[in-house]
Amino acid sequence: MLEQLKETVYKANLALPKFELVTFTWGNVSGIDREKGLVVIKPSGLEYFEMRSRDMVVVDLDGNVVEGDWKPSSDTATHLVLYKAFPEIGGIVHTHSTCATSWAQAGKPIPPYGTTHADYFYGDIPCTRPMTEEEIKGQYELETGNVIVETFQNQNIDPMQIPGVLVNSHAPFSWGKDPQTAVHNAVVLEEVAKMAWKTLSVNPDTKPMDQTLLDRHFLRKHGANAYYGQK
Ligand SMILES: O=C(CO)[C@@H](O)[C@@H](O)COP(=O)(O)O
Repeated sequence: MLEQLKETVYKANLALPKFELVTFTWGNVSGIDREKGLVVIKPSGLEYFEMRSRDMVVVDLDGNVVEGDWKPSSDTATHLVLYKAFPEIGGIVHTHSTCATSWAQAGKPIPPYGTTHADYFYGDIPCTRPMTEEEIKGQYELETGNVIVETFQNQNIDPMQIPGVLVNSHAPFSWGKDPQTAVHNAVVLEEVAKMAWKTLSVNPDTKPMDQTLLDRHFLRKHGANAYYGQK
């Protein structure tokens, strides 16, 4: 069952240490089979280089383990909320990559300062509001998903135009049409977080980039008139 997706999710998880997005086991990747309504996710706490594709855990959209010998990632509930709220996404990544996590800990969205950002994120990468005492004491991971969805709804953000978020006092989540794209976006998120930080240290008064330049760069790679990757 789901052997191909397990292999894909396994390889996407191995890409996290490869791209230096994780320390120890501080991150996870999942992928969804929407027809079957099943999600494949990294087991909790397992070392990347000790696991095999058969160790990936299969859960249903209610979080019940359908297949697998290990406990699913402790972030599973967050992944499930995002899959339910954002129907176009096929893969999700959570890391504690240093620069993106630093913005999350500071509670600050990352403004678009240049075309590297604009090639992937069509505006600010938002940071969620701080969670309430009740949310933290309750089902924290479920509420983390809810607060991400709330942020996108309140700010009227299309998750396919901003494929990532900073969770206040926690760390980033990113996503994409499949697990590999979600990893790609996690790498870019970390890079733009690093660049934004260094930009502000060079000039603390730097303003977000011109909207026309943002439009030009994002829209030539994404949307109906995109020409990147076309014949
Ligand atoms: O966010 C956190 C901890 O703050 C978790 O993502 C991280 O420790 C990884 O947990 P799992 O090993 O996936 O259960």
